[in-house]
Amino acid sequence: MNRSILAKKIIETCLAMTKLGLNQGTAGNVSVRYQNGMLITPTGMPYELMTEESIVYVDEFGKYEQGKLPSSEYLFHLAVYKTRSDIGAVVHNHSVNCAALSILNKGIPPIHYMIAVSGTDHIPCIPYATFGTAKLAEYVAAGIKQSKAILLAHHGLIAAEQNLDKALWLANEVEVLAKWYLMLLATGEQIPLLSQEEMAIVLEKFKSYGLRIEK
Ligand SMILES: C[C@H](O)[C@@H](O)[C@@H](O)C(=O)COP(=O)(O)O
Ligand SMILES: [Zn+2]
Repeated sequence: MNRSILAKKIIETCLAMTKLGLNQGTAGNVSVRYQNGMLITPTGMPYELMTEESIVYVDEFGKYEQGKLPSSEYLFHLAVYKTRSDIGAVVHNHSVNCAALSILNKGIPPIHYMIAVSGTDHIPCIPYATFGTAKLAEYVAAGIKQSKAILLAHHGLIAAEQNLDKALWLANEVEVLAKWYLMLLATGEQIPLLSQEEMAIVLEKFKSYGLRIEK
């Protein structure tokens, strides 16, 4: 896909994220793998004001176009692409339920088989580090190795997938899972979990589930 189409698709994804209630204000950022680096949203700009020209190209070394400022989180986006060759798009947000769980420093255990959307049997919560730092990118790289969705302590969510549509879908699914988990925690009851064996069955089934439409 050419740059113009991808840039438009990034903005569409940002706006869809807001429409789905997954974000507030200028929080969050979105990127897509492009050439040897990525195209990414600019820093601190409301999604409604973004145009194709606002989207920034950052190369594999973190060097970006003159006159543009990429998301403050470009280091962790880059870290995801470097860590996983199967990933083509990254969505980050501060969705309410994911952020709430991340404040409790809790990942999401296998409360429901849909946890398998992450490609594993739980969604980890990585340690806290200041936004925009190399330390945070380091934690993200370690987390994303295990799971396509990770919570960032005291911060929010990262969802990484083959393309933007899938990454947005994953972010939405994880927000629902986070909501369920918070509701369950609030009951104070012991939460029954699916076994590793049951999760392994679903993970295998997910490999061939649904239409395989590549965009
Ligand atoms: C302070 C920032 O909002 C930070 O939380 C970052 O992670 C974020 O979500 C949005 O930052 P950018 O606008 O720089 O992408
Ligand atoms: Zn953030």
